[in-house]
Amino acid sequence: MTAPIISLKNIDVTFTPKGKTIHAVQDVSIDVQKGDIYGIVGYSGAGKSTLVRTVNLLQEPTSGSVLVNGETLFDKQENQPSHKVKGQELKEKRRKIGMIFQHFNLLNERTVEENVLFALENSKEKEGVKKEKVHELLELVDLSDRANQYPSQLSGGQKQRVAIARALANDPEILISDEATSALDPKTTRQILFLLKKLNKEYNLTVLLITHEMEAVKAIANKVAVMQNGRVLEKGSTLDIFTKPSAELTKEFIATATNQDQAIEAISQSDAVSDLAAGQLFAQLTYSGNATNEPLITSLYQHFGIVANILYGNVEVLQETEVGSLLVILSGDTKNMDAALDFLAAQSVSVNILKGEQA
Ligand SMILES: Nc1ncnc2c1ncn2[C@@H]1O[C@H](COP(=O)(O)OP(=O)(O)OP(=O)(O)O)[C@@H](O)[C@H]1O
Repeated sequence: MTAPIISLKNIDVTFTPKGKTIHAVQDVSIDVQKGDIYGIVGYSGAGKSTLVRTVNLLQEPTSGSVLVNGETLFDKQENQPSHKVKGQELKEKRRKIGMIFQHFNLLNERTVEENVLFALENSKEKEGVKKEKVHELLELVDLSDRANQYPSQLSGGQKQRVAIARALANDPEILISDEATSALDPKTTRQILFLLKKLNKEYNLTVLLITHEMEAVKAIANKVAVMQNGRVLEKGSTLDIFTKPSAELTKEFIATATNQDQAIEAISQSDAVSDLAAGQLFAQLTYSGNATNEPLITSLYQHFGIVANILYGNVEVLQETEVGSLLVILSGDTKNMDAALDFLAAQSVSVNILKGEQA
């Protein structure tokens, strides 16, 4: 594997407002490969923004190291001299890391074109070349016809597209998206996410996607880290995390993103689940790839005498792989239940028992 484009190692960020200590980020290590769309998901206050702001040193870590493109921007370890890129060098590095935010941060008194041009104010290029570049960027985000309008004349999605054009003005290799879709409606959110995906695909742009919505991660990210109280609870490929989540918080995020929580709640109240007999299990089976419902269910009966009554089924496509989820009641030969569950595990089917106990 090639060296990561971003490597955060043992990052700690501690704030001490009025003598109170807040451990905003605690011992977080993350490697991002070039071309990744890396989701960082967590509820408000989890430490996501603080963590990603260390990538371009808008936030200096209390300790740990930050490497971008293999170059150490910051390094501070206990009892060792610290290292930090500063001044003009830091400014130049920052220019290669674009950022977009929830509230767009546009200049309201400037036109769309001027907002994007503003990002090029340090460029030594001639005015004509800069303007040409701005027009290319506006075309890329499909806003050429709005160049002379002001932000107040644009919708939220259009404002975010201006912000994206501005963030790309200095040809960054990395784009940090900090809750960029949180203020947008679902349809506009999808449009912005797919624009990020397009930029990622066509320009190999690496995206750090900070969000409290697993839905956004599911839509475009290939990797994800789940944060809570300043720590990363788990991280991995989106497919692995969705099919084999270990932390309760991750399960909660996934259930919301896939609408499974609603399905589970509704089905939990059905007679079949309310009147679950001894030895029956109400379970969620999740699988990915080639495993399909039918052979799985048939095998359970043929080999173990276990009947799986399907109450709900859903298939999603994640990273071009099918991920299936079934809510079932398993019943039958109780002494074979353990073996049946082992069989499912051997087929890489993850089983989450929602109600009932094994005999
Ligand atoms: N400059 C600061 N001074 C003091 N405390 C801070 C500062 N910045 C962040 N914090 C605290 O650090 C913790 C993590 O905040 P952070 O903004 O990184 O979380 P987040 O996951 O990005 O949430 P949100 O989406 O709400 O911003 C919070 O408790 C926050 O109040």
